Amino acid sequence: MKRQFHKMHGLGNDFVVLDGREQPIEMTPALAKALADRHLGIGCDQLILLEPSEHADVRMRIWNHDGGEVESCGNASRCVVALTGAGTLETGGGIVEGGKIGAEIEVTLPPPHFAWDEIPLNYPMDTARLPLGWGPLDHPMALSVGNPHLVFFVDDAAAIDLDSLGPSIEHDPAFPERINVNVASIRDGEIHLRTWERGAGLTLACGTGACATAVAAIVRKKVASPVRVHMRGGELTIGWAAGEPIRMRGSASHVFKGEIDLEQFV
Ligand SMILES: N[C@@H](CCC[C@H](N)C(=O)O)C(=O)O
Repeated sequence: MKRQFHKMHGLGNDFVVLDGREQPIEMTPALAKALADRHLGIGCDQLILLEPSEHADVRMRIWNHDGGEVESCGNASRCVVALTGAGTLETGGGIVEGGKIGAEIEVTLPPPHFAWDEIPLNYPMDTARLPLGWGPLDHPMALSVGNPHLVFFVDDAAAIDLDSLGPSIEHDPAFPERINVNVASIRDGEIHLRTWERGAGLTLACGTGACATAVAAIVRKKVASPVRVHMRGGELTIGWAAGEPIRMRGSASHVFKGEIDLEQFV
C-alpha cells in the first residue's frame, strides 16, 4: 500500500517524515536505513515517524541514516511543529514544546543533563571537562540535551578534520551509546559550529548540537544567552539559563510531498 511522505529540512539537515497516526506504520531499523539511503531509497539524514501520543499532541520517533533509533532531533522537532501545528511532541528525550514565531519555529527542549551516567559515559568522569583527547581535540564538555553530545571549543572549527576524527570519537569505548561530536569556535560573541552526528556523519546543521554547544559555551562563560549559532546550512538562536529548558528558534522547510510503497523496501 502506498504511503504519503513529506521531505523536509531544517537548515539543510534533511528528513523523510511519515505519518502513522491514523494508519500505523511498522518501522524497523532495516526499513529506516533503506528509506534514508540516498541512492536506493528516498534519502535523508533522519527518518521521522509520527504516532499518536497519550502525553503530547504527537509522538515523534527518529531513526538515524544508519537505521539506529535515537531519542531527539532538534531540527526535525521544528519541522514536525511546522507540518502538524502540534504544540507538544513526545520524544525519547522528553516532551518538546513548540510554536510559530513570525516566519520561524521555536521549540523548547527539556533541561540538559550533566551527570556522567545520564549522558551516558562508560565510567565516572568530570563531564564539564572530560580528561580525554583525540588528536587536536581535547577536554570537551559532555552533556545530554535528550541525546548525547560532546562539545570541543577550538580556534577554528573549519580547520578540524571531522571526517576522520568524527568516526573514532563517535565509536570510542568511553561512550556506550556512541555520541554526537561538536567542534565550535567563538567569534564576536557568536558560535560557529560543525557537527559529526552519531549515525549520520557530517550534516549541514544539527539542532541538538547547536543546543548542546550553546549550553556548554554559556556554562564556560564564553557567550551570553541568547546566542546565535552559525552552521554550514544556516543559523539558529539558542537561549538557556541554568536549571531551565533550552529554547531553539529557526527555520523549518517543506520541500515536497510524495508517495511511496513501503512494501518494496521489506
Ligand atoms: N540532526 C539532529 C540530531 C539527530 C540525532 C543524532 N544524530 C543522534 O544520534 O543523537 C538534530 O537536529 O538535532
